[in-house]
Amino acid sequence: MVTMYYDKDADLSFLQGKTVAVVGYGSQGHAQAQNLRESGVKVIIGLRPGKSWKQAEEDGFEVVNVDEAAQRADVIQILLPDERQAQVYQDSIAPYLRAGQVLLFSHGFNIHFGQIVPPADVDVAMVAPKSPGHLVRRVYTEGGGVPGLVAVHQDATGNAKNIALAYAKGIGCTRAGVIETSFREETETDLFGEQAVLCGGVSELVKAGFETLVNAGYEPEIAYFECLHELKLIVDLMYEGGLSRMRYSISDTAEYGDYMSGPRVVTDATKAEMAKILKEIQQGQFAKNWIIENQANRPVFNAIRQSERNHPIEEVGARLREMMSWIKK
Ligand SMILES: NC(=O)C1=CN([C@@H]2O[C@H](COP(=O)(O)OP(=O)(O)OC[C@H]3O[C@@H](n4cnc5c(N)ncnc54)[C@H](OP(=O)(O)O)[C@@H]3O)[C@@H](O)[C@H]2O)C=CC1
Ligand SMILES: CC[C@](O)(C(C)=O)C(=O)O
Repeated sequence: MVTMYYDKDADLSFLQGKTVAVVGYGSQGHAQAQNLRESGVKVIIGLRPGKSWKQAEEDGFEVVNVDEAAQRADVIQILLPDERQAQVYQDSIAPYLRAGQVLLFSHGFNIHFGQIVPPADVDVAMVAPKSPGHLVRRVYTEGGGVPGLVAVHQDATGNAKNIALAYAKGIGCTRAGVIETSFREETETDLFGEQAVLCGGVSELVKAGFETLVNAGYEPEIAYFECLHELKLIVDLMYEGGLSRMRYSISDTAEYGDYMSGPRVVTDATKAEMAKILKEIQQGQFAKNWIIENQANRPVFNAIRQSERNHPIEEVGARLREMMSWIKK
């Protein structure tokens, strides 16, 4: 049984009088920085000149280059793309690290796969929201929070866990529940989840359903509503009350079809493939491929990204969503 941490178990005073540098102001950076600020934490943003810099300034933050952020901060939260972290760390963070500083991550990739090796006299911990960044912010502003994981890789000060929990409270995660884990467990489960289920698995399922209907002569607009748009509404019910809540709301006809046909879609072969994907993650094969792909300037990633953007479901969806003024574009 895991131990869960909630608001009452985390003490924001561990961040009092400290400066937190949020390095990166993208999906997670903007959300974590804004939530922390509203929780009363002093935040500066570390960036290179560019789009995010302008945005962070417009949002009222003091923005400095990463070298300065690393020198001024007590706590450095690295929210750069995983594939860039090692280089920026080496050039602009490592040279300034001093004993007692805290290095934080929201994903364990670089520590677990040995791309970043911090000195022994700094704390190294993780606060990983289990949510896309934009929802980290949205749910917090609605008074809620997204769940999170904390982990301590190095505890030089004896306070690494308290600081990680305080940070998790500052961004709203202890409202929903925080679990203590290891960098290894977070890295492997996160990579598996996004590949096999949340991003890879779901995207392929949605496209396969859409293509099956369209290839059989049905209207693409109907296929879009059926296989993509309604997915959000179905998942909302799962989010609120699990599979049972979803099955309570759908018709008994749908529920019977769910039991009969679902296992024909996700078969033993699919589960065997999932196990293979997990093994490749555990053995570092996926990490190696991703690192090499970036060193080669992403030829495979760019080609697939382009063809995915041109999938017919994207064109139909863009047109249909135009009429739905309540959906944030
Ligand atoms: N996306 C998500 O929801 C989740 C992400 N994570 C983790 O959070 C971390 C951040 O990911 P994410 O928020 O997706 O990242 P994004 O790609 O959304 O944002 C990256 C930010 O880093 C900046 N940046 C990129 N390169 C540099 C550089 N060389 N020097 C300075 N700044 C730079 C970008 O600024 P610019 O505008 O200049 O390019 C941008 O502000 C990763 O470890 C990821 O695994 C964890 C959970 C969920
Ligand atoms: C599901 C993708 C994710 O792991 C996330 C939003 O949690 C990510 O790394 O972006």
